[in-house]
Amino acid sequence: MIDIRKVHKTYNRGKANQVDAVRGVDLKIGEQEFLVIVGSNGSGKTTLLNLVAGSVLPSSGTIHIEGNDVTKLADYRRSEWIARVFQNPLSGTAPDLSILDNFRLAAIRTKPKGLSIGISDKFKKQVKDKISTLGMGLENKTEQLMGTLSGGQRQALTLLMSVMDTCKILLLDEPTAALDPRSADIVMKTADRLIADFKLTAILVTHNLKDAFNYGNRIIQMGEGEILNDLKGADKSALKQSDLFDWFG
Ligand SMILES: Nc1ncnc2c1ncn2[C@@H]1O[C@H](COP(=O)(O)OP(=O)(O)OP(=O)(O)O)[C@@H](O)[C@H]1O
Repeated sequence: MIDIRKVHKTYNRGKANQVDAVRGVDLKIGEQEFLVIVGSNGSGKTTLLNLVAGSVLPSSGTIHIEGNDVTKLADYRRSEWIARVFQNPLSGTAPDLSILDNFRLAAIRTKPKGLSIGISDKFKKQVKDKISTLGMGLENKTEQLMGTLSGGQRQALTLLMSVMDTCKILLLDEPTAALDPRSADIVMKTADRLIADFKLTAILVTHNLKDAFNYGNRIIQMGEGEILNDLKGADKSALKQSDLFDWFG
């Protein structure tokens, strides 16, 4: 699904503040794999996620998605495959539009320019049904402006919107870092359910070792731009929470 080959990313090459953020990473992520990335601050996790998203381009190496060479493709040209949820709940939604209008925009994200989707009763019902699965009582507030909701409510809705369209890859960049524990729990459970329901390939960057332990079917640890540990399937399931803490020992 995603094939990262010998990828390096150097920021500020040749300057005093040069940083080798990602150093020769080789990583193949299979279809429907849910990969969790952990690692200490500055270890290159977000850079690796940005390289997959296309918001950062590699200094060398190649990236393929479903066999297509996307190494030099900008992020907006990868949107047919990729949806992304950021740490900041404000970044995924339009605050001055209603919940319903935000969902309408999400539904036409990758459609040809000029195509419009009116808000039919059928569309409204679809959106309400989806929102009711969150168990946050937001299905009766679809006319409310997105900007008036809490961070947790917005983040949960951002997740739902990200799968309104035909994306295959979901990138989650510390999606719960700014949330209280209850909202964080709802957002992670929603992400997990959507990833399974829509058979998505997913990458989660997190500092929360409990989430890293509970979610995903593969985990890698990054350190100084390299992959230090990589456990899949049964090996990930056999991992104990204390082992994970030991990685950071
Ligand atoms: N745009 C940039 N320009 C210059 N240096 C950068 C840039 N983005 C990241 N870096 C540097 O690259 C290194 C890796 O950063 P990155 O954000 O990928 O790490 P991270 O593991 O996600 O860190 P954190 O856990 O703190 O979010 C760091 O030394 C960082 O300062």
